[in-house]
Amino acid sequence: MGGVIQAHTVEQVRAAEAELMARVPAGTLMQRAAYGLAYAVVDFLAGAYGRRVVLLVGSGDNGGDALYAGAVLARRGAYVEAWLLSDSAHKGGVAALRGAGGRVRRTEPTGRRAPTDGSTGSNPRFDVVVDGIVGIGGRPGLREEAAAALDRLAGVPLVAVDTPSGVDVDTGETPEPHAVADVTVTFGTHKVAHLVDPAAGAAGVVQLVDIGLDLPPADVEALQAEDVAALLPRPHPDAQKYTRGVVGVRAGSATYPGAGLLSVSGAACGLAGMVRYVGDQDVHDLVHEQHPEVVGAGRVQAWVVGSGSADGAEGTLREALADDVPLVVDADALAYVDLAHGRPVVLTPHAGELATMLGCERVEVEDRPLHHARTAAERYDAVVLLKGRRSLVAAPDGRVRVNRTGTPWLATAGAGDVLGGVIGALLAGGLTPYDAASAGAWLHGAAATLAAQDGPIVAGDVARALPAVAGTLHTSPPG
Ligand SMILES: NC(=O)C1=CN([C@@H]2O[C@H](COP(=O)(O)OP(=O)(O)OC[C@H]3O[C@@H](n4cnc5c(N)ncnc54)[C@H](OP(=O)(O)O)[C@@H]3O)[C@@H](O)[C@H]2O)[C@@H](O)CC1
Ligand SMILES: [K+]
Repeated sequence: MGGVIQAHTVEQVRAAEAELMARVPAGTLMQRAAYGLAYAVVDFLAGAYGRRVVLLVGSGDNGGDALYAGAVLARRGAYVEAWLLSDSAHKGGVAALRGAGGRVRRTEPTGRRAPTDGSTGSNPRFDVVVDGIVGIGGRPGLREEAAAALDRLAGVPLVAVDTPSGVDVDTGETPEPHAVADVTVTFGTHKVAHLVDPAAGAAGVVQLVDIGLDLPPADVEALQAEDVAALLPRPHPDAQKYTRGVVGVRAGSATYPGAGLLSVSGAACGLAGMVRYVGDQDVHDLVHEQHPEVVGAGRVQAWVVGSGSADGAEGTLREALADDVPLVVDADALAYVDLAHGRPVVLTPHAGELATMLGCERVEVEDRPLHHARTAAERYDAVVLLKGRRSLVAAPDGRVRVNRTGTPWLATAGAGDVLGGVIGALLAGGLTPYDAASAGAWLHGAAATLAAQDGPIVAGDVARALPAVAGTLHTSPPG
């Protein structure tokens, strides 16, 4: 898969770094990193000459990167001041910055001149903060002095070196305090904190600088469009509707008819050959009005169960389990998921539902989504799609895919029902639960983004945009 974004652990990065360092002259990697960082700052500021840059510098190589990049910027005419937050700092970096005309101090930089543009922002002296406090060698959280320095510079745009300082690099957790970046410039590969929330939310736009590391496959990754395109089922030239897969929906009830309709509208995205609906007659009539192609009970290759099923959730899950096919289990049916043990299943909880499944508080899931998604996947021996800004798809063996498509407008009632339907269609089309869940989440997010071009959206808009998104992938050449 060409474009997949891999996120490696600190241990993997360290091993690759050691292997490469043994083959190249000392300092090479830091120079590569520093130049990449400097050019990212130039991009961010749309120039270097006359720009005012403050470097926050910790005791390690992360600070070294910042200092060398500062030297590059100073040589290109930027005014650069480094604020050393520790008694020790990278000696070569300090010398390079001084040699290029930058200032280095142990106290808060004041800036060379007062603002002339009349700006009244909280810190008008600098155009950007370069956060070189800690990178992959840091412990989560920040020392008091570092936290105080970030406070003093609050309001100034921030470019983080490798990671926003203070986040937990391998888990994506964010024990306070930590930096919040507009841009994070990272080296060699993405780290888990760049993909997984809440840390990903603190990283801003992530830019990767290639420094030549040779890395093994990662457990955490994010699919890109071409990866999803390669996974989608394509109709064989002599396909007929049954060979393309039939997806069955058992969702919605007299109390929640919309859930049935929206699950069907996701399933009817065109990626399976046929959609069946089994459930309440009134819901069936409603479904039929809007989707005349949907038929009733019969053989299926995958079931979507649970959304809006209310009291009927256990019964519908048992009925679906009578067929030996993969399932998507959502909402009310998640309470009975033990019944599906050993089956190919995708569970699609949001944070609150996952908390109930694991016997913890919702906020614990929100603070540590990667940990809890993995725990649930292992405990239930199922693929778990934890819905959120960056949905996680966890497999029982510890692999995780992070979904990066979507828009805040997707936080709308019924969107989860549509998602379950799409995943069901992909399961019926023959994808594994892991692939179906991750491709489904990607399509769902991309459809929401497409639909939201015209403004706020409702769940039905997402469903209607699905065929167009899938069509774009089918027609674009794999890359
Ligand atoms: N890997 C690669 O390929 C390449 C890596 N490169 C760069 O090296 C970086 C890693 O450098 P690193 O190993 O020196 O560790 P780093 O992150 O600077 O910090 C460690 C020091 O910070 C301190 N400290 C710790 N926790 C803290 C906290 N919470 N709050 C405050 N301070 C804290 C602690 O120091 P202490 O004061 O406790 O002795 C510790 O020793 C990496 O992120 C990348 O930028 C590139 O140059 C080239 C290619
Ligand atoms: K940093």
